[in-house]
Amino acid sequence: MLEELKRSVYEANMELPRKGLITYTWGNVSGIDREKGLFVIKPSGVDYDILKPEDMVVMDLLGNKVEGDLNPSSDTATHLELYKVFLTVGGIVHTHSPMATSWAQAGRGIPCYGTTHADYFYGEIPCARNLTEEEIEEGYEKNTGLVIIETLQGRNPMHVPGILCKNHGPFTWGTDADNAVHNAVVLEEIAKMNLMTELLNPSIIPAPQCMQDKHFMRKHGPNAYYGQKKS
Ligand SMILES: O=C(CO)[C@@H](O)[C@H](O)COP(=O)(O)O
Repeated sequence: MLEELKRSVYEANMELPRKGLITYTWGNVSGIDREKGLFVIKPSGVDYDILKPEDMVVMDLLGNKVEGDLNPSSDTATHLELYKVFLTVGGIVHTHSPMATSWAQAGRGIPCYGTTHADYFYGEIPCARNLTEEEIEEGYEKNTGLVIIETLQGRNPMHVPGILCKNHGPFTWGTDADNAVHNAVVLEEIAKMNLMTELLNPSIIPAPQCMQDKHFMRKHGPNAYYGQKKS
């Protein structure tokens, strides 16, 4: 089972350069086996051109390295905080994909302007605030995870499977590592479309709520509202 997870997380990591979401060593993908209480993550600083399945690092939910010769990703503490709270999440991705990272650097959330967005993300894809100096001092990666959780407070993470971290970049998640990468690709496409949409129509407003509801509910069921059930 663990070998299967290492292989699937390795394959998911290799999708990032294939889909143009990262350059060099940027970004990372992890996947969790909740029965074992272990998650697998990309090693830190390893170029995807030379990454191998056996390079994957196995971590426990206390943040200890259980298996692997290399250091885990520098973002491991962020993945860990999210796994501890987002209990339905099976995989997490961080990238520096250019368009989503540009929205993150601009400190803007990504509004829902169309059905492409609404099929995967219910409502705005938020931009999490900057960390304070104290939070950075205390632990940048851990507090990045806590600020992501704070920003999504009250929303089902599987209804908004991604977020932007201001002046940093996007994090996405999903049912497993492969699904998390899928959501990272969709997020980058939406970021690209929205930039063009705002250029073509600077006074654009979000798509009608009834359209957003229809498109999201048709894939995610009738109760996929912001934390409350529609009567
Ligand atoms: O966001 C950052 C650096 O700004 C990191 O995500 C790096 O892009 C990848 O770090 P490793 O996973 O290789 O430690």
